[in-house]
Amino acid sequence: MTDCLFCKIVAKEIPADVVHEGDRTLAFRDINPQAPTHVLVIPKEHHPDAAALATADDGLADDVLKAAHAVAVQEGVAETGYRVVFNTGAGAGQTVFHVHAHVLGGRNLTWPPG
Ligand SMILES: CCNS(=O)(=O)OC[C@H]1O[C@@H](n2cnc3c(N)ncnc32)[C@H](O)[C@@H]1O
Repeated sequence: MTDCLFCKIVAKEIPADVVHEGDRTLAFRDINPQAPTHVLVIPKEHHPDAAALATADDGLADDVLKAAHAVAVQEGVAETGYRVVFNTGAGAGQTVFHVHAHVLGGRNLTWPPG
């Protein structure tokens, strides 16, 4: 997707602080962190949102979730607790329409998220 911000990061046209990479996933720090750990995990392949990812029937959603956990372990928040969030649609606050899992941790996370 040529005008997609996250596709540009995958293509290394835009820099990012990459913390994890798999064959089909990439994880990089959020530029506006909402917690001590705030990492975005994306499939390298463009899918607009979690709904589209769920219908990509080649195990890609599983790869993203596994990468999210690997990031949590790497960040040292797997034991203390972390949150995985897919904001899906503008009404849920999605602003970048290349599906991404927010991995948040490193502080007490309140509920409901608002
Ligand atoms: C409001 C939530 N909207 S969102 O759920 O769509 O999340 C998009 C996230 O991408 C992050 N972001 C935007 N541009 C970049 C970038 N170049 N590198 C890293 N993270 C980015 C935003 O800070 C935001 O948390």
